[in-house]
Amino acid sequence: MDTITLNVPTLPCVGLAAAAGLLACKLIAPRRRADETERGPLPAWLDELEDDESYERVRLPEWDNGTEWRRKNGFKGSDYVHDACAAVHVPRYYLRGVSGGVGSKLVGAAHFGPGAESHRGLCHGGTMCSLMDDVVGWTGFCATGVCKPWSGFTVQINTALKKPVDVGSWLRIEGEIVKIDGRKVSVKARLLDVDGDVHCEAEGLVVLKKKS
Ligand SMILES: CCCCCCCCCCCCCC(=O)SCCNC(=O)CCNC(=O)[C@H](O)C(C)(C)COP(=O)(O)OP(=O)(O)OC[C@H]1O[C@@H](n2cnc3c(N)ncnc32)[C@H](O)[C@@H]1OP(=O)(O)O
Repeated sequence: MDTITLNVPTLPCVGLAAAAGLLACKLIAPRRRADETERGPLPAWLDELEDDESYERVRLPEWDNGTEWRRKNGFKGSDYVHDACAAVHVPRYYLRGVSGGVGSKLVGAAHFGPGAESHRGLCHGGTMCSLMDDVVGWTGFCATGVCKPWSGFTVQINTALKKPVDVGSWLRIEGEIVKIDGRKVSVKARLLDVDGDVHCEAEGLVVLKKKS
């Protein structure tokens, strides 16, 4: 009968080698922008928005500060759209707030990862609907011209799917306030590619919270 000998003294060596390997990866791998992932580089036009003084990047601790911060602050999971591992992922939004109200506009990039797949390399329509929900909501939260997170609720998202999205695509997502009636903020949104082809459009409604 064969015997298996466990060479105990080698175990710490294996651990050390693994740790050294990980460290080497961190040191040797080319430095990447903080929010760049295995999805590849962010689209270049996002840099143009970064440089455009009429747009301001929307930053939130619940998007930027990771799991531990979220747990400590009442969140129970990962953000459905803004988490780096989301099937369809928005790494950034930029707000053109003007002076608030109609014309306020949110622009971002959306990546459709392998987890968004439906039929053979094409994305599930629900991923486009989810994006429309997200951009409608966040545009509504910007009704005053500055982003006030969680200041209302998305109550309607009427989405028209116009063109399939390939798995692996980076698309541009836009939301714009078209009407404000009391607490009701109407938003038009669309998802388009670099050629300007529209993949989906939506009309949405956000109801702002009652003032307490
Ligand atoms: C201390 C408390 C803290 C709370 C913390 C929460 C913070 C976190 C926030 C989290 C954010 C999460 C982010 C997310 O996005 S969450 C995304 C998912 N969305 C939801 O879960 C929303 C669920 N809906 C609701 O909770 C209530 O309906 C809300 C609170 C939104 C309104 O109920 P409220 O009692 O306040 O208002 P109201 O009923 O008097 O309606 C007001 C006006 O709106 C009109 N209307 C309403 N619905 C619809 C509709 N579907 N279509 C067309 N119109 C609609 C309505 O006719 C009326 O119009 P008018 O008659 O005035 O002309």
